[in-house]
Amino acid sequence: MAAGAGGGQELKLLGAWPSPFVHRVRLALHLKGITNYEYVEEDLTNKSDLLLASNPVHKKIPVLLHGGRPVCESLVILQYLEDAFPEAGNALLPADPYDRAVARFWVAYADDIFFAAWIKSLKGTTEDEKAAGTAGALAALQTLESAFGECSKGKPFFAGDEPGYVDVALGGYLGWMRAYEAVAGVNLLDAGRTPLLVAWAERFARLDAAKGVFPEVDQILQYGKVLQARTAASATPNN
Ligand SMILES: N[C@@H](CCC(=O)N[C@@H](CS)C(=O)NCC(=O)O)C(=O)O
Repeated sequence: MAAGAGGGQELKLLGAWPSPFVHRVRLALHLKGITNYEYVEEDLTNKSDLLLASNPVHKKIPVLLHGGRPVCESLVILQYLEDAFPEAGNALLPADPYDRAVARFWVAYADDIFFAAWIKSLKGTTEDEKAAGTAGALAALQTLESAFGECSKGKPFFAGDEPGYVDVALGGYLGWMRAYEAVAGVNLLDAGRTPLLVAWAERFARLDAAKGVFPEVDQILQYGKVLQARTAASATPNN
């Protein structure tokens, strides 16, 4: 199958521009050279019938519809793209089963440990909880710094010469990481603590596949304010 052909079946991505999970999927599609997909922007305050029917369990984006059949959850979509389009672009997952297991381990770590802590630093209900979240996120990134050293073996990406599964999964967070750094006064990636990841992030953001995927920092910051206002309004009694 030719890269970009979409397997002869229509590819449609239900997304929302600020979502780091959608960024992951778009990065993976672009890295694989699959460009002829339809992108449908969802209004998450008024979800479409197609989204609700496609992801009735979580009702979340991203959803990739391939020939009308929905695939949900960003990491499941990344792995589906590997299986459904084996000849398109670069493989995201390594061929060796052990190396695949290692890549999956670090992606799980990025979500379960780094992202979970980072979210607490943003959404914690007390200052202590927020501070613990920030500390946890910074510690997790130092662990990922060591992982980068081991996985990349001196090459530019976690996966080696070309970006792979860990690069895309962690790279999807870069837009929000930059926005967070701009307002929180904390460098998540820092030349002193995580020099390898700082260089990796710059390299990753310069990839052709990343062009047009990450919104501007200002756009994310404006959106963050809208989210904060929405959360505050829903927490106010009789509102
Ligand atoms: N684990 C999911 C997370 C997806 C997710 O949290 N999507 C958010 C946008 S960033 C969403 O659709 N939120 C809508 C809602 O919760 O109602 C994935 O990796 O795809």
